[in-house]
Amino acid sequence: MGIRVAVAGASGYAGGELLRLLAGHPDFDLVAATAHSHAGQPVSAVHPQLTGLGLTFTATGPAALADADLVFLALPHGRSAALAAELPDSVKVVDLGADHRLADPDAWARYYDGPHAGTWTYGLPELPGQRAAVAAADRVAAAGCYAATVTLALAPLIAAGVAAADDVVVVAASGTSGAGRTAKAHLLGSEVMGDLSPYKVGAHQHVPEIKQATGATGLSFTPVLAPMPRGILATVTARPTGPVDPREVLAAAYADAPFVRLLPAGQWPHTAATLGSNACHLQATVDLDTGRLIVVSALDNLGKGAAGQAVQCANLMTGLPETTGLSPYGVAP
Ligand SMILES: NC(=O)C1=CN([C@@H]2O[C@H](COP(=O)(O)OP(=O)(O)OC[C@H]3O[C@@H](n4cnc5c(N)ncnc54)[C@H](OP(=O)(O)O)[C@@H]3O)[C@@H](O)[C@H]2O)C=CC1
Ligand SMILES: CC(=O)N[C@@H](CCC(=O)OP(=O)(O)O)C(=O)O
Repeated sequence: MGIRVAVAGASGYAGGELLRLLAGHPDFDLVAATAHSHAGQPVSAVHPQLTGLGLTFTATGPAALADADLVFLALPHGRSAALAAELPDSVKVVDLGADHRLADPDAWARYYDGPHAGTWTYGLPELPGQRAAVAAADRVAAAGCYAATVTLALAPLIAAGVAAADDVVVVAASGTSGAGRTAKAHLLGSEVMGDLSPYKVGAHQHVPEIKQATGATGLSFTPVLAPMPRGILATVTARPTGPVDPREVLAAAYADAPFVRLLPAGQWPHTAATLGSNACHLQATVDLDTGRLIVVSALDNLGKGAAGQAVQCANLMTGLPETTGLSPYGVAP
């Protein structure tokens, strides 16, 4: 018998990717998959890519999760905190949502609705000291998708003192699955196909999360909706504090990180190369014209940006090697 795990919100995009990863995980036994409006339906009716899994969605609530040693929450903001509060302390929890990521209640109030639910251990194991912190935690708030993409690119440069913390500019494009599975007019194929559109300009909710995780004090972030189902590509630029090769800093920071890959010089990250994987690809250079540091970062928002990240954290929390059941290799073309 392995470690018993359950997914709440398994009918969503992040939940579906969790089910796929857990079905191939050698040490986790999936004992429950819950849903809201889809409760009672077979998993394969919502996720045809999981045909043969043989599970039916039960209604989300503490009773449906009672047999699990560890619960993944892939629920809308606000719902995670409410459900987590009803789970016994003996159950380990990984929340894929934002409810418990921010330490500063004022930052929470500025970007989210509802009361601040308190802070859990931040689930991005590649940050200094965070692998051990996650391994010791019973409650982990996995990093957000854009936040993971940007933080992996930026944190080592600020930590090493080679990038000015007060002058960071990020433009990042995301596939539409980042917005979840709920039907919305601006996510219709006829709206998205053939289009690139900025949104939440100057006001995205991942700004405080990225600042908290990287130590950045001034961050301008522009997200862009891209006509593809999944993937995030972030271009991060920062003012250097002196002459530096950013590649050397990133190579040192991630020498022992199994999922963060600094690409060979001259090769640039692109989303398709990370799809289906738990990898984050990085490349860096110094801008010939302005001298700014440029780091480009790509990952799968449903992989290292959500479900893969959550499984990596769960592995650590249960004493398993962090790579168990996860692949750094993508699906291409
Ligand atoms: N998509 C992504 O790339 C990423 C998502 N996340 C986070 O993961 C979480 C899930 O996101 P995502 O999968 O995209 O969202 P989806 O909209 O695709 O799925 C939401 C899930 O929550 C359920 N649900 C909806 N309303 C309620 C409710 N009132 N009470 C209980 N359950 C409800 C849905 O059930 P049903 O369908 O049956 O109604 C579904 O299972 C969010 O917190 C999101 O921020 C984090 C990183 C990346
Ligand atoms: C394309 C798109 O709309 N993306 C969403 C990503 C939100 C998300 O997934 O939230 P967390 O990662 O914080 O859980 C957005 O920009 O709000």
